[in-house]
Amino acid sequence: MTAAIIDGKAIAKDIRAELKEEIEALKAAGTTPGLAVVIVGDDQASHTYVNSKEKSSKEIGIHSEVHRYPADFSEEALLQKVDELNNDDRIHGILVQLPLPKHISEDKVIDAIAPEKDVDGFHPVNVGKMAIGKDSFYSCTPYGIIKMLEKENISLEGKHVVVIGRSNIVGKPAALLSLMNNATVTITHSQTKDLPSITRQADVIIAAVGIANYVTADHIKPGAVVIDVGINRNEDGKLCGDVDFESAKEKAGAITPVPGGVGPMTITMLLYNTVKSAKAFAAK
Ligand SMILES: NC(=O)C1=CN([C@@H]2O[C@H](COP(=O)(O)OP(=O)(O)OC[C@H]3O[C@@H](n4cnc5c(N)ncnc54)[C@H](OP(=O)(O)O)[C@@H]3O)[C@@H](O)[C@H]2O)C=CC1
Ligand SMILES: Nc1nc(=O)c2c([nH]1)NC[C@@H]1CN(c3ccc(C(=O)N[C@@H](CCC(=O)O)C(=O)O)cc3)C=[N+]21
Repeated sequence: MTAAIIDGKAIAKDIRAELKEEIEALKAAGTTPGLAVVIVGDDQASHTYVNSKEKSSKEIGIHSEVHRYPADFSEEALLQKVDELNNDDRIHGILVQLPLPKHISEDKVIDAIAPEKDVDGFHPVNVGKMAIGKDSFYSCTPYGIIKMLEKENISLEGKHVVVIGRSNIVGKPAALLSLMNNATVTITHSQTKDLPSITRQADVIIAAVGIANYVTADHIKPGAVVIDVGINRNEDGKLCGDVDFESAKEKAGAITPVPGGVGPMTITMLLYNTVKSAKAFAAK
């Protein structure tokens, strides 16, 4: 069996077209959605993502500003910038690109973002609301996965979802959103014993490990859906996911590629959350 390839890039494009229309309506009613991205330091990959976020925002009519600071920017100055953006009426979404330089506390910075502008969904208030099943800003990568499955008519109801990874930005929220969608959820991580025996029970595997080619055909039940969150570089410097795509696609029922799978959905959900925030502000 050869898996259906889930085209995240195409799904993302469809959602952005829908968003563009919503933005035009919002603008006509006097509100231009605004997104501020803050990046500290010179990590090349982070700059690439941020540029991509800026480009995608502008394409659909979101007011986008990027605040770039050197690696020695102080925590105090960053907190002050966040405060300024919290009080800026043109800005409906604030994203501080992670990771931050070691001398800055990520927790402190995330806590400083006004929850109603936390379009990344990282603030404890938004994470807490998600955990108790309330509407909030959901973390963009897992939310993108849920939207992608919805668009592909893959229901999670009653399915066994096995998440590999338990980070606050991917693994944990992916598990919570799957649960919210009535899946039976197992979370696995670096201390899990005999992990392949668990993933082989999965109807849906969500791999967020950060190790190239970690998930092989041996981890997969025939016909299972495999969602590859990983963004890694292989020995040749080529972008690749956490899943050994070539072997996995012969066993899975459906699979996401890297690039062109989860990544474009992440950026799209950031735009989606920004529009959602602008609508909420406009309604006030
Ligand atoms: N496509 C996208 O939009 C995005 C992609 N990413 C990518 O997704 C991947 C994961 O990111 P992130 O969650 O931030 O990474 P983290 O490093 O924060 O988390 C990795 C998780 O994988 C677990 N893990 C590590 N080694 C193993 C192992 N040998 N077996 C089982 N579990 C293991 C860790 O377990 P433990 O907790 O025990 O240490 C941890 O929970 C990365 O490649 C990242 O680049 C991230 C964000 C967005
Ligand atoms: N505050 C914060 N929020 C984030 O959402 C956040 C972050 N920090 N730090 C880093 C991770 C990583 N991340 C990605 C987003 C898009 C792609 C993406 O679009 N990838 C393309 C390929 C891009 C390329 O060619 O390099 C794809 O998979 O097709 C990847 C990774 C968001 N993150």
